[in-house]
Amino acid sequence: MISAYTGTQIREAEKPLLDSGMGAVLMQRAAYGLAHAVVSELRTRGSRLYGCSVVVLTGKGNNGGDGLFAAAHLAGRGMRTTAVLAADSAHPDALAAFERAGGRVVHLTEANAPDLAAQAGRADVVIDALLGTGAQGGLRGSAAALVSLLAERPPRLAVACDVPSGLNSDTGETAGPVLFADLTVTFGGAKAGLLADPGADYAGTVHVVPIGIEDGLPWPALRRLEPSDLATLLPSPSRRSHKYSRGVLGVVAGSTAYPGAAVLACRGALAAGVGMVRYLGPPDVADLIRQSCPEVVCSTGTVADTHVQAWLVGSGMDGADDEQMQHVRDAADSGLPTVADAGALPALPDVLAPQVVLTPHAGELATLLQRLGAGMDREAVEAATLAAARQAAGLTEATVLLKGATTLVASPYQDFYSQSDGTPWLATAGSGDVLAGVIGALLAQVGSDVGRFRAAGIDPDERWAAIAAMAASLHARAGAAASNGAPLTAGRVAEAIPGIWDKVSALSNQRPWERNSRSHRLR
Ligand SMILES: NC(=O)C1=CN([C@@H]2O[C@H](COP(=O)(O)OP(=O)(O)OC[C@H]3O[C@@H](n4cnc5c(N)ncnc54)[C@H](O)[C@@H]3O)[C@@H](O)[C@H]2O)[C@@H](O)CC1
Ligand SMILES: [K+]
Repeated sequence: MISAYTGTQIREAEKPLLDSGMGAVLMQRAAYGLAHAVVSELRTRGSRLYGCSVVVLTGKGNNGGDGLFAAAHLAGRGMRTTAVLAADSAHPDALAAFERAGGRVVHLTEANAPDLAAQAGRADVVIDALLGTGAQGGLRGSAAALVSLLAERPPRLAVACDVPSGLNSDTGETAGPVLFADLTVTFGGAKAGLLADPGADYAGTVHVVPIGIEDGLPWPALRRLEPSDLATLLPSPSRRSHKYSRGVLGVVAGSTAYPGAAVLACRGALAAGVGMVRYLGPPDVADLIRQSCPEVVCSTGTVADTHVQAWLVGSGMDGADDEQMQHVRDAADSGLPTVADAGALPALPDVLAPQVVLTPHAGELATLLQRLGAGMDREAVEAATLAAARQAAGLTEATVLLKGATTLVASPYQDFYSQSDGTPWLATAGSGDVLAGVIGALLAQVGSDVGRFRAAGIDPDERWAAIAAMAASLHARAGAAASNGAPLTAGRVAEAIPGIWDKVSALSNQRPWERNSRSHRLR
């Protein structure tokens, strides 16, 4: 499990060490880690180190200090280093070390910003050390002008020191221009804002450098499941299991206009290990399901007389069928775990329960928030995904899974997961229906297995969010495997799920050090 923290949490964990006079040591560890990460990245790219040009953009705080010390290390390896000082002062010891190492110093002004941006754009590496966790708002003045110009002609390799400057390390929101980083080297623990869009877009690959504060870190602000967590949490049947004990999922989905969504949701559920799928819906959709997934049992009963462990409602529904919409409301009201997708979202009561998992994309979440009186349009949701998911979970008291390049899950208890295991090729019609099926299948299989979550360090009340995150990760990994860099259809995502399941389950037979959770690289 990857844990991420707010800037404030990291600073509080650092405080006892700073109070005991360890500040300079922490900074050295951070700077060494940053320099080492730059060298590794250049080596990975096959670039030469000696003579390589490095521009470090520095602010007046400790973030600038980290950048200058790191650049001093790089100068010591024969790189041509230039520091662009964006403030009227710089960390004095770090600046002195940088100059001793042979670095060149230039002061940024409004007048020379275009020249310096052009120079930085030609450099082999730009290190962004303008602002870190002490930032109040975004870049301003000539620093903002420099970064805006640089964004037009980006350097070959942009490395953010701790966080991309101008990005809120707690939320991932931006204020003003931010330089897109290829690599963010962050200290002491991942920052939550690096794992939530739009911050995740700016951060690129996130590399965590331990600096010795880790034992003092509190409960994380946000978590990310890794394959080793899936290995622990995914169910496997015992010899005595039968189809009913393995979990039965009821599906209320599809419509005459969108029958395929019901098929894809059923395929996702069947691929994700459920014991049985029961379908309730219009006869023409049921006919298509019978043809494409003969494993599904189709019926015409009511929610109350359909015996299931969980419900999936809403995929491919347009609200036109009153009987179907009644099934949706009955399922959400049943007290059983329920994944509510697409057409179900507008039909549900405002206040739900944690075992109801809502699966909006940004537009649907904006509509939901507007209905609940929280004025956020789609653009506002995309600019503040963590805040939007938090607010929706708080208002609805449901678990909210916000779909996107980074999928966020917020529980009504304010626990958060971020999964980013997929490929942009997953943005294809029907992909969300398959995801709903996977969530439904996992709700049916492990929703009542409190012990499984407790053993993995997950509070049983929070298991709905963990299940949604498991499903998001499985679905995304299946998509990435099926795509392998090429176009993808939703049906192939479902087909790839058993292969991913098998792959991650194999990790539970490995010893801890063989699992991939050892890596400090987040992607
Ligand atoms: N505290 C520690 O022990 C450690 C901190 N480290 C580094 O220190 C950083 C935090 O350092 P600081 O607290 O000095 O904070 P920053 O380096 O983020 O900078 C804060 C300074 O910038 C000014 N400032 C804030 N917002 C501004 C804005 N929008 N425009 C222009 N100036 C602005 C502030 O007045 C303050 O002087 C971390 O991100 C990390 O890089 C690391 O060295 C590891 C150890
Ligand atoms: K920075």
